[in-house]
Amino acid sequence: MRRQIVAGNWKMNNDLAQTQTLITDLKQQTKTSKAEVKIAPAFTNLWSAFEATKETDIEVVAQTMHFADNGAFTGEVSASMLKSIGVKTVILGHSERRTYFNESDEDLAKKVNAALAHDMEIIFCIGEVLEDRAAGREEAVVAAQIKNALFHLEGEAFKTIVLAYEPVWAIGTGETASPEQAQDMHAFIRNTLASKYGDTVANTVPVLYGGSVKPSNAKEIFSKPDVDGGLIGGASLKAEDFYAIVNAF
Ligand SMILES: O=C[C@H](O)COP(=O)(O)O
Repeated sequence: MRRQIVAGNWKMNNDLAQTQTLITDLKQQTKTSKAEVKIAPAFTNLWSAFEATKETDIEVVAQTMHFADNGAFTGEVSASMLKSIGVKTVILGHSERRTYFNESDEDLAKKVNAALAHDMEIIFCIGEVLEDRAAGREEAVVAAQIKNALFHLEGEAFKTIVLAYEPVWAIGTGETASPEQAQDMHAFIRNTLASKYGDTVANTVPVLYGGSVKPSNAKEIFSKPDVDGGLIGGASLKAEDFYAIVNAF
């Protein structure tokens, strides 16, 4: 059985006090599923979040990082800096990073390499915009994102890579891909991996769904055979809602 993962991407929300309050609330929730739980606070709150979750099964992850180890990259944070405070997982390729910060497939391939060089796990995001889906090219777009940023890797690398399919038109919009649309794309993602790395890799890599997942729709989405969990934005900012999703398996 594949790993089940529910990761909360807090994006640019929660200052230090709010981070501490939310973690206190999260610690009061009860987990009834086997899903791994991860939260991604802002950089400024990673250390505090890491300390506050030490005795729990909540893993603190980063929302992005730079591909260089150090140097003249004002405003950036490197894999070694994240590792130095205990962060072992990073989200890469989120559509907001691609759109607002111009992260290209080429940049992402370098970030993937840097994360792997530091033995970090990666939650790698892919997904099409509305125009792509309207034009029927969503599979081509997603396949290209995977190939351009990941297909230079050896199959072994996929032991520490999780994919997150996030149709951009469903992020923060309240609109969700139907469970069938999610399943179809997740199956396509596995086929894409299988074409290069074979069935073992394709069937082992967890593929999460992201895009307006809520307590009310999580169960149906997670019931699909190729959906291994979720990358949750808005609903991860309330402890009860987040754990309702965690427990939707
Ligand atoms: O990283 C999370 C996704 O962008 C989903 O965000 P959302 O749940 O607010 O739609």
